[in-house]
Amino acid sequence: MTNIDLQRERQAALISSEDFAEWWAGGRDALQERRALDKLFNEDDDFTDPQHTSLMSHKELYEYTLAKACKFISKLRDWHAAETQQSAIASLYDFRMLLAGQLGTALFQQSFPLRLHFSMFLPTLLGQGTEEQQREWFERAWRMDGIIGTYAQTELGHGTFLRGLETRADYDMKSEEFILNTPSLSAYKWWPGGLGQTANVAIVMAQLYIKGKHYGLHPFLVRIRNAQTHLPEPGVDVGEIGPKLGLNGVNNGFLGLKDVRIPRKQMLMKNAEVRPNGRFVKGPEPLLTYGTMVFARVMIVRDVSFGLLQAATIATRYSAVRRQSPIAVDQPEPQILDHTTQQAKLFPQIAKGIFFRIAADVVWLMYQSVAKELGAGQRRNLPELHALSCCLKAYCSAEAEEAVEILRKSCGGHGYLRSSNFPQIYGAVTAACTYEGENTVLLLQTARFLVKQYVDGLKRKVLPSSVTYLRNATPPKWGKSVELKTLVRLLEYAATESIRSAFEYQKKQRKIFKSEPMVTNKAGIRLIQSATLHARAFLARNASEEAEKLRRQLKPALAEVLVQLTEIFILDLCLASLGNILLSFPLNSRQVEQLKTRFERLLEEFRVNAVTVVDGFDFSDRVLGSTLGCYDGHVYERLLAEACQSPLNEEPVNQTFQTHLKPLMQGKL
Ligand SMILES: CCC/C=C/C(=O)SCCNC(=O)CCNC(=O)[C@H](O)C(C)(C)COP(=O)([O-])OP(=O)([O-])OC[C@H]1O[C@@H](n2cnc3c(N)ncnc32)[C@H](O)[C@@H]1OP(=O)([O-])[O-]
Ligand SMILES: Cc1cc2nc3c(=O)[nH]c(=O)nc-3n(C[C@H](O)[C@H](O)[C@H](O)COP(=O)(O)OP(=O)(O)OC[C@H]3O[C@@H](n4cnc5c(N)ncnc54)[C@H](O)[C@@H]3O)c2cc1C
Repeated sequence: MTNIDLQRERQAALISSEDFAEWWAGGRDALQERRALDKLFNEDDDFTDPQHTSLMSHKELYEYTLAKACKFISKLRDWHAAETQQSAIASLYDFRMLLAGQLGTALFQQSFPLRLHFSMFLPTLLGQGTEEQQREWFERAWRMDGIIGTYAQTELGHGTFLRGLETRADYDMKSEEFILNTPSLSAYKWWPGGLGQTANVAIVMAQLYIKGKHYGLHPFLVRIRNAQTHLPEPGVDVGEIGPKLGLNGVNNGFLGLKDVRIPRKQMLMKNAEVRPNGRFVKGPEPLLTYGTMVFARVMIVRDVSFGLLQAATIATRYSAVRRQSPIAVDQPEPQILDHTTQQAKLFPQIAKGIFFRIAADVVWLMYQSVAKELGAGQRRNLPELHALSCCLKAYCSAEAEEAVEILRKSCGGHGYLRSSNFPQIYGAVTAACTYEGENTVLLLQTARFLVKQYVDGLKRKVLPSSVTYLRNATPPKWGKSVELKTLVRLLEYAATESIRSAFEYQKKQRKIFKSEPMVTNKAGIRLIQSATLHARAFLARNASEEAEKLRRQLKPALAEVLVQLTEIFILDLCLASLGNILLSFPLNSRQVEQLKTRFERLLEEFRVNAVTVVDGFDFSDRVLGSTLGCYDGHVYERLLAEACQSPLNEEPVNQTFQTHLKPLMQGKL
C-alpha cells in the first residue's frame, strides 16, 4: 500500500496526473507508445541489475554496462523490425531522445556506453559527410556493421580553443592519403566518450596541412581498432582515462596517433574538400565544421531538464513523506513540504525543468529550420542559432546543476546517500556544464553576438527574433497588479541595459588596449552577465507565450496549474536578477514587496498539486533509481533494505576486527 501522506496528496490534487502526463508527453499516443516501450524492457529480467551499480568496481561497471547496452540494442532492433509503422526510433533524433530519456536512464543510470556513437559520430557523418561518404559509412554505422564510432576533438592541452588543437593530418599526394599524427603529449586526444575500449572508428578533428600549408581544422575518419580483433591499429595508442565524478558507464579515452595513414576519401568533405592533386576547395560556410557541436548543444538543453525533473520528483515525493519540526506549537510534525522554505526550494525547480524542456523544443525547431536553410546555401540565421544554443546550453546546465544540489540538500541527510540517486544525477548534469563547450566560454560567444546586435539595433537594422527586444528601449509600465508581460519586459530591459553597459565598457577599454581579444578579456565579467540575462529574458518570453497557448488548449484546471508554474518560473527569474533589474529600472520597495508576496502566494497555491505534477512527469521507479523518490513512498523501508545490500553487511564481523581493531584496543599494534 502506498504511504498514507502520498495517498492524501494525490486525492487532494485539483488536476489529474494522467492529464498532465498526456500533455507533457505530447499527446495520448506518444505517452502510450513510450510506456509500451518502457514496459518491454522493464519487465524483462535480463535488464534488472543484480546489484546496485554503485557497488561495482570501475572495471565491473564497464563490462556489465556494455553487455547490457549490446542486449538493449539487439532487443530494440527486434522490436523495431516487428513494428509495422515507423515509430520511436524512426530517426536518429528520436533514437537519441530515447537513450537520453526514460528508457535510457532507467537502464543506464551511469549513462549509455555507446552514447557517442549515436549522439556525435552519426550526426557528424550526416552533417560533415558528402552524400557518397554517407552512403559508404552512415548506413553501416547506423547498423553498427563493423563500426562503432566516437568523436575525438578535445586534446590533453586544448579543449576550448579549437584553433590551438595540435593533431595534424598531412596530405600525401603520391599515395592520396592523409598521415595523422599527434606530435606531442598535449596533442593526445583526451576525453572522447567510448574511445577507451568501445569504439573502433573515431572522427578525429585535425589540422589539415597540404604541402606544409595549413588549411584549418577538419574531420577525418580514422580506424583505431581492428574490426575483427579489436586490437589497436598500427600507430594507434589508445586507452581509457579512468574513473570520473559521474557517467562511469561511458568509457572516455585517450588517443595518440603516429603516422597513421587513411585514404583521401576519409576526410569528411561536405564542407571543404581536398582533391586528389592536393587542391583545397573551400566550402561555402567554413563554420559548418563546428556543426556537430551546435546540434549537441541543442540536445543538452533537453537532457539537463530531464535530470533536473528526476531530482525534483524525488525531492517532492520525499517532502510529502518526510515529517519533521512542528510549525504550530500544539500540532504534530508536518510534512516538510509544508515549510514555506521547502516549497521555495522545490517548486521553482519543477518550473525550471518544465520551461527548459519547452525552450529546448523551440530551439530544436529552430535548428531544423536553419539546417534546411544551410542546405540551400542560406546562412543568415546561423549566428542566431549559434548564440541561442550556446547561451541556453550554458544557462540551463548551470541552473540544473545548482537545482539538483538544492534538491539533494532539501532531502536532508538521506539526500547524501548514493541510494537517493542524487549523486548520479548530479554527476550527469554537472558534466554538461563542461562538455560541448565550457559554460563561460559559450556565454562569451553569445555576448559577442549580443553586442553586435545591440550595435545593429542602434542603427535601426532589423534584428533576429530572439533579440528584437534590444531595439525596444522603453522601460516597462508597472500596473496595479504584477502582470507576466511586465515581468518579461523587466527582464528584457535589464538584459538590454546590461548589454549596453558592456558595450560602453568595451569602448572605453579600446582606448587602452589595441587588440580586440584584450578588450573582450577585460569586459569578460560584464559580457557573461549580459548573456545570462539574455538567457533569462528569452526563457521568460518563451514561457509566457507558452502559457498563453496552454490557456487556450488545455482543460481549465490543468491550464491554471501550468500558468501558476509559469508565474513561479518568471518571478524566480526576476528575483534572481533583481540587482540587474534595479540598475536599469527604478523599482521601489513596494514593487519589490509585490514581487515577493506574489511569489510566496504562488508557492502556497501550487502546494496542493505538487505531488500530482511530479507524478505527471511519468518517471518510473527505475528511472528515478532512488530510495527516496519511489511512487509508493516507502522511503524508510527502502533505505534499510538498500543499506542491508551493502557488502559490508554480508558478515556479522568484518575481518579487520581481528587484524586491526582488536590489537589496537589491546595495545598490541
Ligand atoms: C555526451 C557528451 C559528449 C561530449 C562531447 C564533447 O564535449 S565534444 C567537444 C566539444 N568541444 C567544444 O565545444 C569546444 C568549445 N570551443 C568552441 O566551440 C570554439 O572554439 C569557440 C566557439 C570557443 C571559439 O572558436 P574560434 O576561436 O574558432 O572562434 P571565434 O570565437 O573567433 O569566432 C569566430 C566566429 O565563429 C562563430 N562560431 C563559433 N562557433 C560556431 C559554431 N559552432 N557555429 C556557428 N558559428 C560559430 C563565432 O560566433 C564567430 O562569429 P563572428 O562573430 O566572427 O561572426
Ligand atoms: C564528461 C565529459 C565528456 C566529454 N566528452 C567528449 C567527447 O566525447 N569528445 C571530445 O572531443 N571532448 C569531450 N569532452 C571534452 C570537453 O568538450 C572539454 O573538456 C570542454 O570543451 C572544455 O574544454 P577544456 O577541458 O579545455 O577546458 P578549459 O578551456 O581548459 O577550461 C578551464 C577554465 O578556463 C576557462 N577558459 C578557457 N578559455 C577561456 C576563454 N576564452 N575565456 C574565458 N575563460 C576561458 C574556462 O571558463 C574554465 O574556467 C568531454 C568532457 C567531459 C567532462
